[in-house]
Amino acid sequence: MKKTILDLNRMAAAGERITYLTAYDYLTAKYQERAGVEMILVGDSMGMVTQGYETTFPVTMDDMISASRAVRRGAPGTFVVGDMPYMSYQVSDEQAVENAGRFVKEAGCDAVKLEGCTPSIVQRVRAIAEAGILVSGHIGLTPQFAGQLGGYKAQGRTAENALKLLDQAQALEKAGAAMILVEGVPAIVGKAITERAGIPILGIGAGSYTHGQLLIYADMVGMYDNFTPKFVRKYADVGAELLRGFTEYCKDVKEGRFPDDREHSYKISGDEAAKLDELLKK
Ligand SMILES: Nc1nc(=O)c2c([nH]1)NC[C@@H]1CN(c3ccc(C(=O)N[C@@H](CCC(=O)O)C(=O)O)cc3)CN21
Ligand SMILES: CC(C)C(=O)C(=O)O
Ligand SMILES: [Mg+2]
Repeated sequence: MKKTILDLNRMAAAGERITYLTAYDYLTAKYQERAGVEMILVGDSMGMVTQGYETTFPVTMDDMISASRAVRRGAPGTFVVGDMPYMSYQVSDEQAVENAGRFVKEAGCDAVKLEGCTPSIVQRVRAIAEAGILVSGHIGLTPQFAGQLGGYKAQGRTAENALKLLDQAQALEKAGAAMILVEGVPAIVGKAITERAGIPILGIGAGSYTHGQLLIYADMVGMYDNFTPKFVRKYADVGAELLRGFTEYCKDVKEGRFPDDREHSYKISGDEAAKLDELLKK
């Protein structure tokens, strides 16, 4: 059965923790759905994780749509959130609604996510929700505001700043957000936001009290190693396995052990082989 917002609301209300990971491709999404992951974020972190950029800024709507379609094909029963990339919603309500619509119409996403809580962002959330699309807010460490934040720094570490985040969560909920992602804040701030919310609060680096937990999949399986945020726990060493497999392949090819003539080569029947031998002699 396909997961809907009703399932997420029910889990949050029942205190049943929601599992959430990023994916950017068909195969990864397929393994995640098999594992029982309930939500997938097609994150603009794709720019850093699969495209090799240093920030999320270069990611385009077309990049996001292509990745979201692949994820949807891999995980048809999972709640898929499309992450609105830099400058796909900042300009106007019209731009935001059109691009949110592309995630639903062209990629089959269940919801879209946008960063921040300035007055214009609150207005974008309202506009997208009024168009009938589920919207996730995203507050705290918001990578598309990295310039203003002075880098990828944890937020809400003073009482005043924490209070500001509480106000932001309430403003987004009031504007019609269906859920909020809270990133990079102290656990007590994640807790306070969650306790005051009437919608699911998902956290990444926001402590253990949020309704759900998100990680960047390539971090938690040990593939992305340019940096590792404090909030990542490593559940597998896929990077080491890839390196082992690729290295052995190179060695086998160089030393003539792959392919072998039996298991990995096509055959021709004895008759045909004899005929071919004759023909090759001419
Ligand atoms: N691979 C990857 N993992 C992520 O979690 C992630 C991305 N990419 N790209 C988009 C954003 C950027 N994020 C980041 C990036 C770096 C830190 C980091 O290095 N934090 C340090 C310092 C924190 C501080 O100064 O407050 C840490 O020790 O956690 C945290 C989150 C989270 N997102
Ligand atoms: C870092 C997470 C929260 C995100 O927005 C992404 O993966 O793009
Ligand atoms: Mg993002």
